[in-house]
Amino acid sequence: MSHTIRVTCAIIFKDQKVLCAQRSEKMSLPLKWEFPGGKIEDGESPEQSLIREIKEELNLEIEILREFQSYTHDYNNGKVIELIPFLARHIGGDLELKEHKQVIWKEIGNLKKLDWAEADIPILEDLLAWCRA
Ligand SMILES: Nc1nc2c([nH]c(=O)n2[C@H]2C[C@H](O)[C@@H](COP(=O)(O)OP(=O)(O)OP(=O)(O)O)O2)c(=O)[nH]1
Repeated sequence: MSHTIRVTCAIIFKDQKVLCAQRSEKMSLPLKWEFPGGKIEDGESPEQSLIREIKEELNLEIEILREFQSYTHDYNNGKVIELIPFLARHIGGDLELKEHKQVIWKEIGNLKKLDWAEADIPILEDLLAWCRA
């Protein structure tokens, strides 16, 4: 039986656009789009983990504004991911790509055009519903 891997991700807004990150060819889920973030390490809170990951991966400092609903996804390859999304705001640092192939700022209405990691789909749906509300 596979254990659940807890992963945080950041929905970072700027000028009505959201930061979307494309995984590199070398990563798992190659070329899929995701909200940047990563695995929670032992002893970390989800928020601490996300702040660390965003600094490590993108050189950005963020402020976390709120948590959204988490979803658990089974990739049927032995990996079960609990994805914990947070709304966040860029407060410092210039964007540097350390791991991803590319990042883009995407309008809300165009988010669904990207080829997202499967675990992100319900989070994307919640985000779109929240933006419409
Ligand atoms: N950061 C992030 N990871 C996601 C998202 N959606 C999704 O399925 N994942 C998966 C990809 C990875 O398997 C895992 C996050 O791991 P990670 O980014 O910290 O590390 P990694 O690529 O080295 O992970 P892995 O190769 O061991 O799978 O969660 C997402 O929106 N953001």
